[in-house]
Amino acid sequence: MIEVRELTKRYGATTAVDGLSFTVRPGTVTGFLGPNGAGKSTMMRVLLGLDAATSGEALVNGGRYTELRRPMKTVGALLDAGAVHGGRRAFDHLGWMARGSGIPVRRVAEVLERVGLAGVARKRVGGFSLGMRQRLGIAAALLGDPEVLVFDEPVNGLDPDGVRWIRELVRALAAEGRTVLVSSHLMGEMELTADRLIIIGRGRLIADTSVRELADRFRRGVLVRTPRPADLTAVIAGAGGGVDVPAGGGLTVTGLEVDAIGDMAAAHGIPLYEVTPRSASLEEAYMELTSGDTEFAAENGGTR
Ligand SMILES: Nc1ncnc2c1ncn2[C@@H]1O[C@H](COP(=O)(O)OP(=O)(O)OP(=O)(O)O)[C@@H](O)[C@H]1O
Repeated sequence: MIEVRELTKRYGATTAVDGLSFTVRPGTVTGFLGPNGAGKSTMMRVLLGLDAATSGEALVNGGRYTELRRPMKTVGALLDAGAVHGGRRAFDHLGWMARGSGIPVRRVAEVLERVGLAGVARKRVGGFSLGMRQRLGIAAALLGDPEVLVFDEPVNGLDPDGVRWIRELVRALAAEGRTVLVSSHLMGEMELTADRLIIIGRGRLIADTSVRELADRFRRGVLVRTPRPADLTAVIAGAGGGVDVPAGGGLTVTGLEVDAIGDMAAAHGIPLYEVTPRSASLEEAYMELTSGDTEFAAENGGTR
């Protein structure tokens, strides 16, 4: 479990994290989303004891990172995959980390196997592709078999195979009952990976929601197709619903749920060929939520 409580982090005049509070629970993948400069990396650095909070706190399994007795066995993190000495071999790099943390060296072979690097365990890291470095960073995070995992932008720069691999891995880690927090500035990726979303902008919480609730919140009515649109429009209007005629055909009903529309049509003997709830895409929802919170917003001719 990760608990962030009233966390604020200032760098001089810049407030990177501003009174942020949320909880990340085990058994789910939680996406940590926000535009560039929103404060995601800063929160993660404070959580991992790499930076001190100005006020408030970020706890892993109830304690501050710096107070954890066996940090690598409690929380594993992927922050910067480039940070490995290129002359080192993959196995030796992880072996060195394991020994420094009282983790049996046999664990190294296990994690290399899990991330698909067993075949290059004796190769120097300098020759690794970005995707391989990313896998090595994840192997390091998994070394202590931690309950909590924190990945900062793990899919950045990866090809589609690498992206899919990361997605499946984080889902598997959550299914094992671990707490998994994954940051990204791309909603498209989180939509496929996360169960819950923490969305921040300018260091503040914008939304703490399930992916499903967010889709519901940005519901755009119900698309209905019927061979008797005029009759259905009259029935819906009589029940206080709104009806629009969208460009693609059919009717868009607002103010009434799918079940109510179906029941009313049945009661009046009006056949329905389609009844589909419509949502804005999560990407649109995310853009709407974070507009005004981007650090380097493009000039848009004053539409806001
Ligand atoms: N060490 C630092 N010194 C001064 N300002 C910093 C420092 N680290 C971060 N900041 C500032 O704090 C704000 C939040 O940055 P942070 O890197 O946490 O955002 P982020 O959400 O991770 O963004 P990105 O997606 O671009 O990585 C930014 O305005 C950034 O310029």
